[in-house]
Amino acid sequence: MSEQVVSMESKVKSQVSAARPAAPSPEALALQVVMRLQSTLDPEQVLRYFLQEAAPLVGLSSVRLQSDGLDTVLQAGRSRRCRVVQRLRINGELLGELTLSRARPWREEERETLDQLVALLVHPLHNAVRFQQAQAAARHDSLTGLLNRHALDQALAREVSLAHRHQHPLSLMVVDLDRFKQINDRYGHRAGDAALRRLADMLEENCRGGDLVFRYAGDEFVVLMAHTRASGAMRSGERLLQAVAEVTVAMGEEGECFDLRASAGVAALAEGESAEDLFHRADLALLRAKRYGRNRLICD
Ligand SMILES: Nc1nc2c(ncn2[C@@H]2O[C@H](COP(=O)(O)OP(=O)(O)OP(=O)(O)O)[C@@H](O)[C@H]2O)c(=O)[nH]1
Repeated sequence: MSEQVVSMESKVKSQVSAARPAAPSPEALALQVVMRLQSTLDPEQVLRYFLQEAAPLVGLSSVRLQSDGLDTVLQAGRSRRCRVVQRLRINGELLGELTLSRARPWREEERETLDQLVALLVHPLHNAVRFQQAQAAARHDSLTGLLNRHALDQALAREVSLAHRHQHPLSLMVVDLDRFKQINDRYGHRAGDAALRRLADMLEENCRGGDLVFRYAGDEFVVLMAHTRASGAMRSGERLLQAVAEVTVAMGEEGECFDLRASAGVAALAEGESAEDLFHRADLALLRAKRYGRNRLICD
């Protein structure tokens, strides 16, 4: 941080004094900017703070970040005509592309000040993007990319509470591959992993926009269906099991194939029921489906 602070040179000083007659020294100002940018680990908030600090110094109207590390493009402020695009790098790694805009064309000395300000932004923004990525990774299953059990616990508690408060229907389906252990034992774990990924894709393709799909554990998956009664959840489950039964996965050098099959249990939220009890009922329905011969769907 001290290098960045020292790098805020006389150009900042003259512009600061023009913009704010009683402004602090450039070093103090740089320190203030860095401390503000470092006070949050939300990338969007970092951009907002940056805009607030840079607006009085260089008339900045907007700042936008496009980064492969983030799901969405982040923006603070309103885009204007005169844009500057900067590729942000940190230790040789590309963090993203920053677009800075304002209404008036940029003069050379203002561009220099802007560059110095952007240099103060890079590290706090990098920390915030990495933190956001770590948080997302903690909520996802690395094999299938689906939300994981930790995310399910949070989503289920939230959806149950919303459904009770607004008296909306809510259904939950637990899906489990049939005789999955045999796939692993016969064709190896790579084939097993491929089968799990295939089922994950099918679950996502099969569900509606508002449904949430999770990998709960091993070969067990959960679909949380807000605003859905048991009848709707059953229709969705039947479609899914039928689609799964049509899948043949080719494996091995001899092109051996195996058929996928799955079983599922469905339960709809009862009045006053807890998240744990709803899950338990759907899980018991799944156990019954297994006991009655697999490749079937049972509603509690
Ligand atoms: N390839 C692979 N296998 C896994 C993974 N996680 C769990 N498993 C395996 O999943 C299998 C689950 O076996 P079981 O619980 O007996 O279930 P099943 O063979 O599908 O039997 P039923 O559900 O009764 O039809 C075990 O062999 C686990 O080792 C994973 O990430 N990848």
